[in-house]
Amino acid sequence: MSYETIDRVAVLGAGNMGHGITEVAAMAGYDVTMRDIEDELIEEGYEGIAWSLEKLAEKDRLDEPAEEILDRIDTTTDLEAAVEDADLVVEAAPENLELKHDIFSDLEEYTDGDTLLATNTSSLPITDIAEAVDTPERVLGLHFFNPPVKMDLVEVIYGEETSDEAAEAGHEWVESIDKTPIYVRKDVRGFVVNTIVGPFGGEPAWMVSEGDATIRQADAAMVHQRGYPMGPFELADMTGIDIGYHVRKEAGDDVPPIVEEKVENENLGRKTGRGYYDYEDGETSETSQADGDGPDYEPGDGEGFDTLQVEARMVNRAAYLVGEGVATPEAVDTGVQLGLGFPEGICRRGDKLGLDTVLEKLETRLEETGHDRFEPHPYLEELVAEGTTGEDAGAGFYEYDDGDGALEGYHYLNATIEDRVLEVELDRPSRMNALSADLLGEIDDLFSAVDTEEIRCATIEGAGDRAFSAGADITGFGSLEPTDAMDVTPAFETVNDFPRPVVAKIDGYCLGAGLELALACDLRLATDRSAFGAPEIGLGLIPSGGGTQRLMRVLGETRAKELVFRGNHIDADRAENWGLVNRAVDRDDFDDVVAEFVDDLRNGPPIGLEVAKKVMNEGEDASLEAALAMESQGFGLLIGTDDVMEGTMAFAEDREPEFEGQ
Ligand SMILES: C/C=C/C(=O)SCCNC(=O)CCNC(=O)[C@H](O)C(C)(C)COP(=O)(O)OP(=O)(O)OC[C@H]1O[C@@H](n2cnc3c(N)ncnc32)[C@H](O)[C@@H]1OP(=O)(O)O
Repeated sequence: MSYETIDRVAVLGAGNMGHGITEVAAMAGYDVTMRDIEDELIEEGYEGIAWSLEKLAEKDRLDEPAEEILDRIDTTTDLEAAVEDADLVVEAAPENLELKHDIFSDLEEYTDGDTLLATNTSSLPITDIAEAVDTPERVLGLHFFNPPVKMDLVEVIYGEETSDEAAEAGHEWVESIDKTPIYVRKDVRGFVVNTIVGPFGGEPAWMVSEGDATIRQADAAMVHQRGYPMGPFELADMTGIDIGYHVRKEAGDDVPPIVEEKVENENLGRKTGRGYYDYEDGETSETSQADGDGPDYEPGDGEGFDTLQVEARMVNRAAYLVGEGVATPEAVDTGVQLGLGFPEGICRRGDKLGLDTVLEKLETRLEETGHDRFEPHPYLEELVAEGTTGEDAGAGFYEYDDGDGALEGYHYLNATIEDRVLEVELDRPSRMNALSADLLGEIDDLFSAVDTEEIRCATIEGAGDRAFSAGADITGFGSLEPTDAMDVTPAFETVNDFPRPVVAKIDGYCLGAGLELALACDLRLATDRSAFGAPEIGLGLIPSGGGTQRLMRVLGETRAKELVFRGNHIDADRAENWGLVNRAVDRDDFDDVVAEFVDDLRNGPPIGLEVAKKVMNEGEDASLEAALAMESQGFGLLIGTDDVMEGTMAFAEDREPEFEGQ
């Protein structure tokens, strides 16, 4: 069966997920019909969309007026009318199998066989839902995360009968609405993301129940030592302790005593005003961290907590997903980063910890407790037995670059060479391409190892459509030792000293360490919507990737101090006016302007450009006399090159020179 191009979408359900999916589909240009069973529910959902679009418009995040997006949305309570012309139906009704069966058997009747049928279920098997139709091959899971307008991830899930054509059409559609799909190739409980989050919350709950940790200790350690966006108990309070409890019960898993106790006493988290922490009026206060006002752990509270025990269990779950063919390591890692805000992928984390260390932890705890939650998955055992124990061994879940200059093996950036230009993309769009220690390390490795003979210049840009880079990754700051913090500059120096010209392509935020990276580049081109700043002072910090010094040199004291002392943002026009960027151009013209610059650099004399860069960079810190001597030496060195011969001959023959770099 083939699925025609998807034009019309029907979303069944106007609740949080239903109206959120409707909104993102309409924002991407689709005509959408949102259906629910009562007018009142539809009105609430529609108002939710209008409110959210207004907020996005206020933040300048819409490409067109909100009214035009709303015009693409129809609403109805009539199921047949909603779906009869739809090319894709996304069901987002309450999580009740009987109800979903009723809906899907109606869909069988009201749609033709070419309509793709998706369910947004997070907890029911796709295979079971598809039993209600005669054509289960066209039924798949499209699992969005809450709220869909903010969360980039969508799990594309195969039921047992789902055809590749249906899954691929779903995957393609998700990409078309500017979300990131990951394939979940088997219909396993929890799919990918909830499979991993289970031990993130569950293991600390066991550890507290067994007297091995305290709640604050676990939350503080996971947040401040390991960089997770929230502590496991803080997260459970936010989502509702009963939710995790029911998931475990339904799966037939043991429930940690502390969870049982909370549910028995109806202390379910924020919504009841009391959970693992106490909340004022059921809401934690952002300003007060005192007792009674929500999570009140401090960075130092995490001392002595065994984060490896928690992470080893998550890595074991990842081994299950990969080993059973449910998902690739890349899909698992994308899933946890975009779906849970994890600072890095869990497969990647396992490879860094060492899979032998992970296995040893599981085996030791299994022996000590006899609890099957520590049972290592055979795939993990296999990887260790084969010696593929992670990054240090050159392979684990992933293969690692052996440092020979290849462009493969990076996790936080993408690098390609196109027509003699090294194109580098910082690839952490969900974190605004914030520069983590890992990403900085990869920039350093790439620019140190790449074969410069193959390239004439390099460009650096940010993935996604919001930022070049919003600075150093703040989430890791809590656990930084002063010595680590002083180690951020090597990547910037490597870029600064790179023997080829480097161009920063800036579209969006360029802040903090992101600005410092741009300053380490030779040329900076920006779109007119970009914003620049050194906001470190607002965190009580100063720039430490060369910002204070390079800003002084590029802008002069007056302007540099304004940026560093005030920590404010300046727009692209001002940045151009101040000489912080070479050009600030309309977004529609950006690619053309970049191409003009890159063409000049690509076709210029490689040795001449290298010498010019070196003399100009080094001369800046020397006395004028020494700098002039350096310049003369450079000139003398170049005069004997074939490129100079070619340049002068091309001039005489009135043609474009073809420099070979000889
Ligand atoms: C030596 C060098 C030191 C430094 O560089 S210190 C860091 C300097 N940089 C900053 O202080 C900028 C921090 N970021 C921001 O101020 C804001 O963001 C923006 C103004 C750039 C954008 O604001 P909005 O449009 O409201 O987006 P959003 O919800 O704040 O950000 C989207 C996601 O990106 C994550 N994020 C943004 N910047 C960073 C960062 N620097 N480190 C880590 N994460 C960052 C957020 O947390 C969030 O993530 P979620 O969706 O999971 O909540």
